[in-house]
Amino acid sequence: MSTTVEKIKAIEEEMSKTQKNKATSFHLGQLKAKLAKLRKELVTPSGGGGGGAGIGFDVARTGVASVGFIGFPSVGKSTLLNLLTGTHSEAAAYEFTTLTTVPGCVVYNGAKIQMLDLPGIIEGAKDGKGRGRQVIAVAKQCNLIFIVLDVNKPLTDKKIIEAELEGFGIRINKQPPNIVFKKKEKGGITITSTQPLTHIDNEEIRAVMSEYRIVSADIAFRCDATIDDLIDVIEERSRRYIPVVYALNKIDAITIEELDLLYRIPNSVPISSEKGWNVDELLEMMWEKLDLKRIYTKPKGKQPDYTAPVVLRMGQNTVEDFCRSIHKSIIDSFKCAVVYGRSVKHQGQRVGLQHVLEDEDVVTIVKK
Ligand SMILES: Nc1nc2c(ncn2[C@@H]2O[C@H](COP(=O)(O)OP(=O)(O)OP(=O)(O)O)[C@@H](O)[C@H]2O)c(=O)[nH]1
Ligand SMILES: [K+]
Ligand SMILES: [Mg+2]
Repeated sequence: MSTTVEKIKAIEEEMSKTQKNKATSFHLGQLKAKLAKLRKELVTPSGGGGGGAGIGFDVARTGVASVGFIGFPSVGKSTLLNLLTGTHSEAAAYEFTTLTTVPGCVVYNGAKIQMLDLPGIIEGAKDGKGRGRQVIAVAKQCNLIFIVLDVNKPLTDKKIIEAELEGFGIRINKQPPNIVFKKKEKGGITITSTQPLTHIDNEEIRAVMSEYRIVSADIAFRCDATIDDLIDVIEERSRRYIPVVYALNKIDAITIEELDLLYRIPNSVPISSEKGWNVDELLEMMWEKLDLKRIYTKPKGKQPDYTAPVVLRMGQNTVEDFCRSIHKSIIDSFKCAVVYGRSVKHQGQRVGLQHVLEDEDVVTIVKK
């Protein structure tokens, strides 16, 4: 019997040999769905272990957000952790110096952010090479990933790392596809779309549905989706949408002309971990991608305290979240909140618990 990895290889080969046209689209759709299922099996084996973080990989999470470092061996991940956090993670000129997760912490804009230095990964990591799966599993739980690249190495390394993360269900710098998918008891498959679908046809959709043994469902496309987008929505629970910043390291070893070219890569920051060059820009981009909100509390009749913001996590940005992060008992005596800043039309506006706050808002809680 062939292994999951062998089965994946066989399907990938078959797909590369199959031209996409009307006659083959059902078959191709089926292959894509099969591939997605095999990949899931690979990263979450039924026997336990393998997919999850193993001993030495899982660390206690602290801070309001976490950033995982992913890259090939010796690109300078540990040197970067040491520079940013002042932690000591062994850095050396030989590959696989780091063998476990090494946590560090930076305080930026008043927010405590955990940084996780990870072992280097190699091509094929997602298919079980080295300890790549454990490493990527840690990154999958992070709020942001730094893909660290050595600028002296071929830029194709970027694509390889991206493919490793993608194969593990991580979607980079991407929003979930705008497709509403609802399984039903009966009634067959209903497909609607708000715009023409230029990448998929009904045959492919039918193939994917039959592969997942879904007989009845409503599928509403609100974007020009691909078949992979549809599979991502069906496999929703095993997908994570994570922002990525490319840390292009070791720029001390290249020319100004080469550096100019690097600046054209989206979501990237050229740095030198060894010389400490351009770290500010890296942290700025980190902050932007983490989308954290600093909220200043203003006790009634006093000036706001600008030294100690309450930092709200990504997606937790209502007045209620703010109250809970101070103390859960506040909710019981909450009457309203008076807000100054970008989230309100009128400064000093009174709002309720469901009001969504913006970065740097000033809030006074009024009690009953
Ligand atoms: N020139 C230059 N060398 C660097 C830079 N950053 C790291 N290095 C060197 O690159 C080598 C590897 O650095 P590490 O920090 O151990 O790399 P790593 O990615 O953590 O490596 P593994 O843990 O083995 O995966 C060391 O010899 C570092 O001194 C840099 O910005 N410029
Ligand atoms: K190393
Ligand atoms: Mg290291």
